[in-house]
Amino acid sequence: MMTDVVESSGSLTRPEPGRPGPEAAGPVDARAGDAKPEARTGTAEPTAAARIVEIRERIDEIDRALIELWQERARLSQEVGATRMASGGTRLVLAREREILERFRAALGADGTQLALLLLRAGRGPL
Ligand SMILES: O=C(O)C(=O)C[C@]1(C(=O)O)C=C[C@@H](O)C=C1
Repeated sequence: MMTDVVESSGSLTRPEPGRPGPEAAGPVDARAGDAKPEARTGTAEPTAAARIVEIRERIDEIDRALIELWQERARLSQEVGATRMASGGTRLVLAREREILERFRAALGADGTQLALLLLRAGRGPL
């Protein structure tokens, strides 16, 4: 499942809410105690392992940017809703939501629709 975290040992871990996960131990690759060299990257081949580490740096940058953009979008969406309601308007504009859903579906397919539904909910709350 998408929300499961598969550790290199193969065990599934999901920290309880409010409790720090394994990343709280510090920078991932600086963590002591990993018995095998392939424990972090999933391969023992040094060239492949180095490339994986490099690619992961960019993946982590992208994830940070996505999180920031997600949060900014939610704030802006809340501001639009509050502005509209304070002026006597509606909480939602469904035609606009349909436009956004179609944009994400056209670009990303069915997963895009699901993503757009989550984005909209993050801003205006559940329907
Ligand atoms: O664009 C608006 O009018 C908004 O209120 C923002 C937003 C959105 O998150 O994109 C949220 C609720 C509306 O029903 C439509 C769109």
